[in-house]
Amino acid sequence: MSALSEAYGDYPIPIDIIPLDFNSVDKIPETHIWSQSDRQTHKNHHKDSIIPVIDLTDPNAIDQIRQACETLGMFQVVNHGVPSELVKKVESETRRLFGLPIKEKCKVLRSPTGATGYGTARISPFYEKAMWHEGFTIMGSCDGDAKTLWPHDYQGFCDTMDDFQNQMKLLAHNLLRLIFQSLDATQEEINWATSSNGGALQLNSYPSCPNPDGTLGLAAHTDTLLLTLLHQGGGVNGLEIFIEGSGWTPVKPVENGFVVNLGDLMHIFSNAKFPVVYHRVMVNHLKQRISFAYFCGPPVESVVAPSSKFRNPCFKSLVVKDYISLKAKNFDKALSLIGI
Ligand SMILES: O=C(O)CCC(=O)C(=O)O
Ligand SMILES: [Fe+2]
Repeated sequence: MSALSEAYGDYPIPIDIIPLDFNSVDKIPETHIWSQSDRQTHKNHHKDSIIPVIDLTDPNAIDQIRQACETLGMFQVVNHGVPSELVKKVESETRRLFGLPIKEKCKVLRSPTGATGYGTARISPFYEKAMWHEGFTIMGSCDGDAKTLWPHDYQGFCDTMDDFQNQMKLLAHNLLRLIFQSLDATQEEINWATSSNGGALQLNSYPSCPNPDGTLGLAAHTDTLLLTLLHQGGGVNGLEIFIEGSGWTPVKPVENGFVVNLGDLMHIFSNAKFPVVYHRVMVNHLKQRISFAYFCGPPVESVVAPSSKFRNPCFKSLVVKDYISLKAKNFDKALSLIGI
């Protein structure tokens, strides 16, 4: 078991982990109906997404990254070096997984004290209503679950997810180096951010929905670790970011692109110079939406604190796994609990 999965597994989720059998319903059940105020939409309807798209082969990429981190905490990257064939394979293996009957998927249900496997979103206990979503979490090897699902045909799934996690780790570490350089971080701090053995890969499915205006795919949340790399499969819209002054704003899928969004630990390390990034997912009437997110952080036993260059830190320092536990118990109040 990876250190990260132990850190997550320490905090059981006190809710039903089994997602709805979305194939069996032709209207949204009461449990999944969200009020209009929960679903408030953006004030300015931007035709084009205002989230910058940064070409990582551009010599000015670091300045564009600094600017995006300071303003939105989110950007998209292209020319990132991750082979597009691999991304396509991850997408088709993800569709194969979520296309299984619910009875099969429940054979690899995440346990109440576990962090990996099939189930509802970890943020579910903090909301009264359920989300139009099913997920599958992988941390390192997924051989056990894949063998349970496909006893004679698991290798393709495992190899694809292993390759992809390796590629995501490389890209995440490259981006962390650039972001930390843009903050004038020390070499020791860069080593800290890029020294963990592995992150978590979250496969998400948002089935097509008979009335997408009545429900939510994933409710508003921030990601916990340093940064998240996200691929929106099949060009299907859905991700939105909350921007002060503009409200909820769509993040349009970019071909062969990854969304990069900063997590709580980056907000802490940057001493709040980089914003907290609230995002959520809307669902689609006709199309199932697939996404996959790779969450990357420092070693869970290490200490996170504002960078040493800040004379007046606005957060207390703490062990990363203690922040994970604080977030698991207090959700969006976690950051204020460590504020100075
Ligand atoms: O599906 C998406 O676009 C976002 C997923 C997400 O925010 C997450 O898994 O934390
Ligand atoms: Fe997220």
